[in-house]
Amino acid sequence: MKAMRTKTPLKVVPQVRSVVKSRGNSGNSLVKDPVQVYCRIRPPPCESDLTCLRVTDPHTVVLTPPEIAINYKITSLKETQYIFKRVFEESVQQHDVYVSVAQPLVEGLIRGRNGLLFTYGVTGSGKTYTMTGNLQHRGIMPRCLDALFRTISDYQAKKFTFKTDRLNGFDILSEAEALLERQTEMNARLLKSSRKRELDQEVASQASVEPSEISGIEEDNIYAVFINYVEVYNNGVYDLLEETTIQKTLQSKMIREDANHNMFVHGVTEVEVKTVEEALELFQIGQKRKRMGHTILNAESSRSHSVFTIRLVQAPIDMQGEHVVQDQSKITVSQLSLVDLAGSERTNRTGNTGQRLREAGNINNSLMTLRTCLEILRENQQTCSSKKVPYRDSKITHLFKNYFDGEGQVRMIVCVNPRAEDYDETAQVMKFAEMTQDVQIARPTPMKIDIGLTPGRRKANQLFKQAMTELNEKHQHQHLLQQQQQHTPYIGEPPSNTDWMDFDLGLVYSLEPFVADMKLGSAESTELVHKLTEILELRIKKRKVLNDDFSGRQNRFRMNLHKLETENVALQTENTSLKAVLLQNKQKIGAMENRIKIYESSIDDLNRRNRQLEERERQLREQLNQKTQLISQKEQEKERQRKKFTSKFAVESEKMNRELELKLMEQKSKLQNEMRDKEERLRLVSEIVQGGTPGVIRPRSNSVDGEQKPESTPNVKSLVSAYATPRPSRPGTATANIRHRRSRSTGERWLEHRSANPVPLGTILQPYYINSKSVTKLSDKDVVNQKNTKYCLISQDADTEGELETKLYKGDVIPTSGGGAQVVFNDVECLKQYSPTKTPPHRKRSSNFTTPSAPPLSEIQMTNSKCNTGIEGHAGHSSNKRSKH
Ligand SMILES: Nc1ncnc2c1ncn2[C@@H]1O[C@H](COP(=O)(O)OP(=O)(O)OP(=O)(O)O)[C@@H](O)[C@H]1O
Repeated sequence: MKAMRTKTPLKVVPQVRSVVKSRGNSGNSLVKDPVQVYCRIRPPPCESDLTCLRVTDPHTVVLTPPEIAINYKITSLKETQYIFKRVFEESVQQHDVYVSVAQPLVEGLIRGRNGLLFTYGVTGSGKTYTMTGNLQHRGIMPRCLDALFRTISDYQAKKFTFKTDRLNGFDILSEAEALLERQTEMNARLLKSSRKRELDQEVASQASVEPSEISGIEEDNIYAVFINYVEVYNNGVYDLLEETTIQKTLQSKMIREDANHNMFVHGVTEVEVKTVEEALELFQIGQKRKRMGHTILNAESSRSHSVFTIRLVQAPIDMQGEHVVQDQSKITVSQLSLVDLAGSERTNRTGNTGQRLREAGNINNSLMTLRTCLEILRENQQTCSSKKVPYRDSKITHLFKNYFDGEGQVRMIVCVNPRAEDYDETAQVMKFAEMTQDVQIARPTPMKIDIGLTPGRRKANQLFKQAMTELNEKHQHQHLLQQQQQHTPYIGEPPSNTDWMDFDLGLVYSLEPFVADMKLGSAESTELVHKLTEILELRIKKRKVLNDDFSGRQNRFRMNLHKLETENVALQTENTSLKAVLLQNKQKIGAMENRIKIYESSIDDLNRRNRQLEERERQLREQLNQKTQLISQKEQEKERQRKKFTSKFAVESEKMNRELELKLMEQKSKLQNEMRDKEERLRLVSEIVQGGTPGVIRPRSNSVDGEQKPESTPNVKSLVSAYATPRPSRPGTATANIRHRRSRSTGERWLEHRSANPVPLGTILQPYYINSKSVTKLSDKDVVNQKNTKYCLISQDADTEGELETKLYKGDVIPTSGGGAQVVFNDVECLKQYSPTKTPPHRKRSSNFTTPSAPPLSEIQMTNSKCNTGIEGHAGHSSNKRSKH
């Protein structure tokens, strides 16, 4: 025999496989552990089989090439020694393998760490036996499940507390949602009950494994277990738990990365299991669905990798230690993947052809990819290079990428068939296994969920419940004793119970602050429960007192309430009637408002009409005023015309009268003169006849028949002459007393002769005399009074145009030789007023005796007439005092 090789070539492996600091391609400084590789040697299939390996110690195995090996003659090194974490000989039982390899992974799973365990080896080397086992010898997987459920049994959540989402995460369901899910599940189970019976037989035996419990679990958490089971080919992943029909065959699933960079099979069926039996039942279902190919090597040999994943979901319980905290961020999910890799035999040994040959080739390819990935990873870690690791070249490496790149515990069991026929493949497997344990995996961070709640909540809750149970039992017991003593049915109060009592975990903590460290069932906990019971009993008594007080208060309150209710009913009745009245009033108000609106609209109409009428009235008034003004103007015009014509008529009639009078006087005078002449002649004739001489013809006297007749009208001729200059006396006219001399010292004195009712002139221009006497009726005394030297006759008449005309006839009073007096007019002053509304006529006021030429005849006649009027006033008074004009 040649010298034994002590070390696998091509690598520099650190002798001490302890924790090292990573300097791998990830570049982080996390603590890393090597992949732990175990070697399990199965018993030879036949006792007569030649073997090619032997175990030298619990960590070392020596591989000796048999003569039938391919390279036997050319290989110089005949024996190869391989060192592993542990080498399990043929005699090692399943339980030992589980305890050494898988139990730490389960502990990690419970503490929130991910784990990967895969079996690797040639077909028939015992991979499935190690991983699954058989009815008599349970493998790692059922033992893991058993240990897990035994550990979490006291902390398991009710089913459907958690629900998977499609992104490799979990949601916390509310109580109502969980209840609904449970009912649905129960119905589904009834349907599957027949199929279940078939499986029960197989599962029952597998489930009954040796008890193994894991300590150190987080007791204030709630746990739930989900499993999924997939079959992985080189180019596809198939869900073995997915419901299928004849029409619907299995479809390859996608591999995705979740938020925590864990790879997962998207859409895989994840089933929550509460017991080992449920989990194994699902496993069996998956096994039946697994496509099996028959090879000449092993009828049960598969050409695919089986991945059974246990996912543990845990979340902290609330302050009362009863329910899960409804906060998704507090959920911790960890998983343990148990992988039964396909056999690593060469294709020529399988004897497959066609499709099966291609499948076998693919399987080898995927194992080759796994091998390549691990080699590059090791090289990167050892040489600090950064070669790309081809995880994606096969589904199996892609699925476990994060285990090698990220955090987790990775373990591998190399299963070896010691027979000499398998030497070449076994040698390859051993090389790969040895190389694998050089790969470093980052150590998972210990999971510690701390949400700030007091530790030991679950225990405190249980202790409190226990105390309440004891208390209830005590009360029940007392109640029964009381009944027995009285021999009568108990009629009084029912035994008090603690249903009303809330969980007062504060009370538990106050009695025992370190309840988390206390072991339930110990003497310490019993003492604590006893104390709790006493305190709760005191509480019950106090509650009874308070309840009595409360009942009294309640009765008083009820009475008051009744009273108030009665008053309330009365008030409500009154309120109802008032509401009815109010409604009526509102209706009335509404009707009145409508009427007001109608009236207002009619008022608006009337106002509008009123304004129209006022406008019409105003227009009519304006028209009336205009017409009144026109009428007034016309009446004024008419009055003015009437006055004008009246005055004209008066003037004309006066004028005619004057003319007639003048003619009459002329005729009369003419006749008188003729009569005088005839008389004179007659007298002369008579004198002649009587012999005398004819006398001198005397000036003719104004008196007729010796009777002095007042001359009613002045002689026109004398008047005419009076307008000119003082004329010399003529026969028949009064002769001025030439000897009369008016005293100059006395000055002028005016005799003003005006009518009794003069028309007021209303002007500021008034005749004014310094020394005057005003008379309305002229007497002889006034005329002959020598003091009066001036005479002024004031007359008012309408002119031809109807205007008032005031004339002042002025003259000198001259005594006559006969003792009388005569007035010689020498001035006429004429005052006229004109209406401003008329066209101002030519105003003329003569203040002087302007022209020596004679005035018009009519005017002279008027003056004469006026003078006669004045003279006629005194002519009849005395014959001695005659005035001549
Ligand atoms: N350690 C062992 N003790 C007893 N029997 C074993 C042991 N290992 C394997 N066997 C038996 O060997 C046979 C083949 O084992 P197994 O099916 O586990 O091999 P395998 O590697 O899974 O093959 P394949 O790759 O085809 O699945 C089984 O009948 C099994 O009972």
